[in-house]
Formats: sequence, C-alpha cells, structure tokens
Amino acid sequence: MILKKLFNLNEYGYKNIVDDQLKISGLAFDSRLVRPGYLFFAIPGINTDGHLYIEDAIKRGAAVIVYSDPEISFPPHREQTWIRVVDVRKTMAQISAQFYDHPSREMRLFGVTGTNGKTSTCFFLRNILEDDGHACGLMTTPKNIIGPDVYEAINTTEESLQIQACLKSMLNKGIRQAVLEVSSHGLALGRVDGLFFDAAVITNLVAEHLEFHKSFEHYFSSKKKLIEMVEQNTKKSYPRFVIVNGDDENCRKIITESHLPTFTFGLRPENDVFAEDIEYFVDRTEMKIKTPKGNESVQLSLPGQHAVYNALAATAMAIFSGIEGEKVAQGLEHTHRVPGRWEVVNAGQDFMVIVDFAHNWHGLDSTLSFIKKMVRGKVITVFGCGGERDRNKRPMMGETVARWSDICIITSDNPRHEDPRQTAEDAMQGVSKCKKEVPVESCIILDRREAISQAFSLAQAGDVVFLAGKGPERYQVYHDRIICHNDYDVALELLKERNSS
Ligand SMILES: CC(=O)N[C@H]1[C@@H](OP(=O)(O)OP(=O)(O)OC[C@H]2O[C@@H](n3ccc(=O)[nH]c3=O)[C@H](O)[C@@H]2O)O[C@H](CO)[C@@H](O)[C@@H]1O[C@H](C)C(=O)N[C@@H](C)C(=O)N[C@H](CCC(=O)O)C(=O)O
Repeated sequence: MILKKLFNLNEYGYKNIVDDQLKISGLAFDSRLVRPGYLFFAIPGINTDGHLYIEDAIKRGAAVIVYSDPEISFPPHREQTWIRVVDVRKTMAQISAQFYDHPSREMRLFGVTGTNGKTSTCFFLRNILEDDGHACGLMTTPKNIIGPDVYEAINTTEESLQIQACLKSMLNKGIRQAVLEVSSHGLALGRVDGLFFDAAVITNLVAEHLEFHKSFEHYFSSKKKLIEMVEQNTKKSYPRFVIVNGDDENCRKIITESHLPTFTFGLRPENDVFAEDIEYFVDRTEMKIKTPKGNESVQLSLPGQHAVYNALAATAMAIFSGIEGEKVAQGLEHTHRVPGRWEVVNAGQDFMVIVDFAHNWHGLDSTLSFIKKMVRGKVITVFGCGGERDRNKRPMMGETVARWSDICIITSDNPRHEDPRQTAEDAMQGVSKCKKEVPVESCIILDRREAISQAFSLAQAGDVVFLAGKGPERYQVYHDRIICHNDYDVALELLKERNSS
C-alpha cells in the first residue's frame, strides 16, 4: 500500500516525507522483524523504548519511521520518511487497520472479556459457531486458530498490528467470523482499537491486574470500553448486542449504562439464559439450559460451576446471534478440552492430578471449593504468584488456597524481576492467616518441578493434586532467564518416572 493511502499526511506535526507514493511493504513494531521497505512504529514501552531501536530498524531496511518523542533531533537520516505522532500505539491501530483493509468490517466479530473464564467461553463459542456450519477464527490466550493453522500467542490480546494481520489471514481463507479474547490490557493499551465488534460478553468482574490499572475503576472502565466499541460499531451488518453475567454485581452495573440490547446469563432464573437441574461430577457436568428460544439438556465435558458459567456465557452469545438451541447444545458438548483448563493428567496413578490456569483468588476459590466438595481424599495444591504483578493479591490467593486445601505447596510462577522467595512469603502470609481457622499443612518449594514432585509423593489413593496458575504456559520467566516448563508435561513425566521406579 502506498504511504499517501495510509496516512492523511496533513494531519501530522513533524514529518520528513521522502515520497508520498512510496510503497510500504510491511509494518512492524519490533525492529527485529523489520524487512526492506517496512514502516516501523517506535513504541515507548514499559521495559524499554522503541525509539532506541530506530537505528536497528533503519539498518534492516525501514523506509518509514513513526515515532512520538519530540526530543529526537531531526532528520538524522534524510533517506527515510519520518512522521511524528502523539500516540504511536493509537496510530499503529489506525494504520494497521487501513493497511489490512479493515478485515473486521467484512467479518462478524465476537469479543469476550471479563476477569475469569474468557478462554473457556471463547472455545465454547467458537465450537458452537463452527457446529452451526461456518468456519470461525479464534484469537485467545494460548493460541490463535486460523482454519487448520494454529499459532502460539504471547499475549492474550495481541498488538493491533498482529490482530489485523490475523483477521486478514482469516478472511483470505474464507473465514468470515471470529471470536477474540480481549484482556483489560488489550483494551487499555488500544490493542483492539480500530476493530468492529458486533457483540461482546463480560464473563465477570473482580479486581485484577491492579499493578497495571492502579484502581478497580480504571480496570472496570477498560473492560467497559469493549461494550462502547460494540455501540460505536458503524458496520451494522449484524445485530449488535451485549451479554453480561447477571449474577455478578459489577457486571449488572453495565446493564443500566448500555445503549444496546443487553442480555444476561447466570444461575439465577431471572437471567435471560440460565441453568437448572445442574448435576456436578468430577469429570463432567449435566444441566438443562433455559433460554428465551427454548430449553436444552447438555452434558459438558468440563466440571465445576465456573464451567457452567462459561458455557452459559457462550450460549447467550450464540442464541442472541440467531443460532438454534440444538446447535448450541451440540457445540457445547463438542468442547472436550480447553488448553490448560481443568486438564486431567493420567498415567494410571491412584490419585487425580488436575492442571488449571486459576491464577487469582476468584479463580482459585471456584475451582478449589468445587474439588473440596467432590473429593473424599486430601486436596494438595501447588501454586505460586506472579512476580511484578499486584502484591496485594498474593496473601488473598494464599488464604483462598489454604481454605480449600489440606496441603498447600507454594512455589514459583513467573518470578520476573522479583525475588521468588519474597513472592512466596507474601502468599504464605495468607496461608498462615487461614491456618488460625482451618488445619492446613504448608511449605515453600521454589523449584516448580520439585514442588510438583513433592505433591505426588504426599498423595495417596483418592487424593487430588491441583496444579494451579500456569495452565497452558510453556515457560517460567526469571529475571535472567526463561526456562521451559509446562505443568501438564512435567506432571506426566514425573508420574511416568514413578511408575517405572
Ligand atoms: C505490560 C505489557 O503489556 N507489556 C507488553 C508490551 O510490552 P512493552 O510495551 O513493555 O514493550 P517493551 O518491551 O518495553 O518494548 C518497547 C518496544 O520496543 C520494541 N523493541 C524491543 C527490543 C528490540 O530489540 N527492538 C524493538 O523494536 C518492542 O517490540 C516494543 O514495541 O508490548 C509487548 C508487545 O506487544 C507485549 O508482549 C508486552 O506484554 C508482556 C509480555 C506482558 O506480560 N503483558 C501482560 C501484562 C499482558 O498484556 N497481559 C494481558 C492478559 C492479562 C490477563 O487477562 O491475564 C494480555 O493481553 O496478554
């Protein structure tokens, strides 16, 4: 695409335009991905500053530099086009949408946000939409799925440039609908700006990521931005609506503020979509789902109340999109597995091992309280808290785990630049607080593999070992290194070693 078509060049402050007919061969916000003829966005980040990599981008062939730092004296290189903007990330969202010709205008786009349950809801919804007969793309925490191609993703919600490129690939493959998991970071940092969302769901809202948002109000207003984006969608090719968890007090506030048709889901019968006659099993759930368009009996392969909520969220999105109840039930039942969510590791041992992504007190509370109710043996939980993330949540996580476990083993999650021992001690404060009320054994084993091994050596027939927090992740991030670690793989390996010894 030529430069002039990408930018309204009159709009910008400082610029050094070499040739407004210049053909831009690609876009990048990471200098290491720049190829000859690319446009490079220099983003002031949190760890470093993209402006420091402009030279690197130029060496690799960048033809256009989009930047914001007014301190840079110009033009250091007259052969490149330089355009100074106020907010590079925001500009990147606009320009990427333009470069890829606004793929979301040609598609039906579903956004899923909330504190917990986003990924499972995305998987349920995608399966329903596919079972209804139309291919559906997916961008979610562990992976992006474009037809037969599956890509690992770094962020839950990727940068605007990556999202637009991914949606364009979907369109090129004839996929005309997509489900997008939208994090609060994604919303606050403008990663989803420029997208045309047709419908959105908020699964629930409890305080999260306060190290980034600083206040619940900011977190809440970031999440609400997704609803505003559906309201502002001028495409209108599909009915626009909003779905919220009617059992969640914070979500209910959105109902009164929304200008769009807003429907609720939940366990209470006053919700538009609700469940009754729920029967919980340790490996599945049976229930009747009631909707304004009829009732369906459903057997989910995922257990627990949180799975019910996620299935109801997806059901509400699908039903109000016009999908028949029968197809909805079929799609839910076809969802046998969500990566890193309640994955049972089985090597023939006589205790149960579950890997789950639960990584805040709310997620831990709903999964562990369920396990405690369902299991007669001991509950042994291995968990850690992320470094450089809200410190206040660590004791809360510790307290929640201790409340529902017989043995807590505190280990490392992603320590990042923090001392893992201190992070574990912060969680231990909560465990110790709970110890005054309930008997619970606890210890700290910082090496996650060793912690899992210790849990297995303590487990007896009928017990459950719950490995919380990392779910599908394949790495542990330390200040000086990234090590390969996946809870499921490590658990399986250790269980097999036990079998052979
Ligand atoms: C805090 C945060 O959101 N950070 C994200 C952000 O990084 P950043 O802005 O700090 O970038 P930076 O590392 O300072 O680098 C600045 C710029 O220099 C560029 N650079 C850097 C090095 C180089 O050699 N050349 C170069 O051009 C970088 O590409 C970047 O554009 O932009 C990066 C590129 O998109 C993200 O990968 C990164 O996510 C990190 C990994 C992260 O941990 N993010 C978390 C907090 C996050 O976003 N989580 C939510 C999910 C939350 C949830 O619901 O659980 C998510 O959506 O994933």
